[in-house]
Amino acid sequence: MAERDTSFLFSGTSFNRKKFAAVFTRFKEKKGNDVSPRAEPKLVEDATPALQEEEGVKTHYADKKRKRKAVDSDPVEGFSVFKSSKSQKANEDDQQAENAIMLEKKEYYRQLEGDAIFRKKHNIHVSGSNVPSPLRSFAELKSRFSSKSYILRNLAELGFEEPTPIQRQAIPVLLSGRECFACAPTGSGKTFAFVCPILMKLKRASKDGVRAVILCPTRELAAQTARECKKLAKGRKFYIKLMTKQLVKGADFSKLCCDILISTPFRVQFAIRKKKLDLSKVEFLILDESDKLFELGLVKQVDSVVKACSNPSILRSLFSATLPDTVEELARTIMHDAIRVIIGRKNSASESIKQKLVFVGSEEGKLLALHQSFAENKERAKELYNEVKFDDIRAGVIHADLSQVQREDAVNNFRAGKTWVLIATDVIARGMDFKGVNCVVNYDFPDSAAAYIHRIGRSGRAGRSGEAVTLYTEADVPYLRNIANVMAASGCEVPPWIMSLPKLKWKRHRPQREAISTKPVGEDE
Ligand SMILES: Nc1ncnc2c1ncn2[C@@H]1O[C@H](COP(=O)(O)OP(=O)(O)OP(=O)(O)O)[C@@H](O)[C@H]1O
Repeated sequence: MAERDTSFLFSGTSFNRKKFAAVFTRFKEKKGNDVSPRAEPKLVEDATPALQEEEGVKTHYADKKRKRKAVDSDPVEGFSVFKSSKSQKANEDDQQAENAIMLEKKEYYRQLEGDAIFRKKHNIHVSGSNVPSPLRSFAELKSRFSSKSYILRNLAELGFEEPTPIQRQAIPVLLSGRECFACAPTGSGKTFAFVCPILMKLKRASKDGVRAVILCPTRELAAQTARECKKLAKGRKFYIKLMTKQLVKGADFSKLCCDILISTPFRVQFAIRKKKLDLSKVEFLILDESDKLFELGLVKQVDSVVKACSNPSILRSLFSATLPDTVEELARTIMHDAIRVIIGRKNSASESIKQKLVFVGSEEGKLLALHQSFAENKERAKELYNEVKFDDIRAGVIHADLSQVQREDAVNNFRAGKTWVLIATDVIARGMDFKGVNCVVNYDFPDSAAAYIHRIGRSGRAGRSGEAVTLYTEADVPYLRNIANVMAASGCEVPPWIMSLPKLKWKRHRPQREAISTKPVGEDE
């Protein structure tokens, strides 16, 4: 494939490359990494100017023609035979050059059309200028972008046969040096959609400061992302660092060399302020779960990280399953000519999750069979845990009041199958990839549609099916419609009476809830 880089321009013609060296080099694709015949980053970037230049090329030849005509019209005795053959040759060359341009133009539009059909098939929606072609297969990482073999080997070892839709589009976007807003359903492979191009662009380990930063809203997600990075980098000596509490406490970061630094914004901000962390050489900044990072409480920390990443050629990108317009507007102020990639419908739940609403009347009705259960806050998570821990259910609990070690244990035990039910607050609602979760119970009604989408997204990942049960009480009824809209948009059945409830402008829905307890009121421990 790589061989076809520009040769389609000349197929079927005997173009005099020597004579038209200037024209040839102009249309010959600048050899970058991407050498596929499709509307690749380089090719697209080059193709458009080439098309724009077409007029210029024509004018240039028209000028030459005019000059030749003027010379030809000078009647010089004895030169007529030579003169006429020269002018005919020049005309032929002009014609060949024009044919080459036409061929390139045709090929360019053919590629655009092919890309559009392919995107439609995979539910990929893009906006922005010169959007690179989506990946048809992982093999294109090598044929189009000259990836090193270890990437393909590791992808194969992970058992990935095909790129997911977000990977198909976001990887070429980042590899072509463009910034990206990406919104794709939970569990759809967004992590590798940014890790893969970063590793490919960084090429090899270097001692030149910090080169890429990935920000995640929680420590658990940062730890998981670091693990995923290492899986894809296996076999290479990349220096991938998770900013842990110990690390941030101990080190002086002024000399830190690290290919990819993964952290919560708080820890990076702390390291910048107190530990002389220098981010001026960062080439990639990824904001994962970006809408969460732009929420009050985190946005200031994110802002100071963004400022510290002062390299003018930095590429910043945002990834999330929910990307509200307000976040996009805010982010656009710091991004340059970003490409927007949406998979399916923006802000929608994964279609592989069967979603149900269950009316439980009051708080008392809620203690049901649970799998992974989200409670509204840490107090309620503790209460719920206390209720189920003595039953035969092997339950774990995770919330912000636990120490880091306890939080890690809760996650690890759940991953290892030592606990079967994890009672959690929203602290693990985003990004966490527990492969075995087949059901999420919203024990407490989520406080926003985005929270709902992320919570239920802990099941039904990577194309597996999942189930989500949302318990609601009388107090939650006014907010049902917002969740019902998400359900209906992903093809789940919703009772008509819920769809006819008035739409509420949803702020935060946190009703006063009774304590979770089956003990009769007044009974002490
Ligand atoms: N190309 C692929 N083929 C098969 N599985 C994949 C592929 N890419 C990623 N996965 C797997 O899909 C699962 C979900 O991926 P990931 O955690 O990146 O999802 P996500 O889109 O970031 O979800 P969330 O929005 O919840 O953070 C992971 O277990 C990952 O290993």
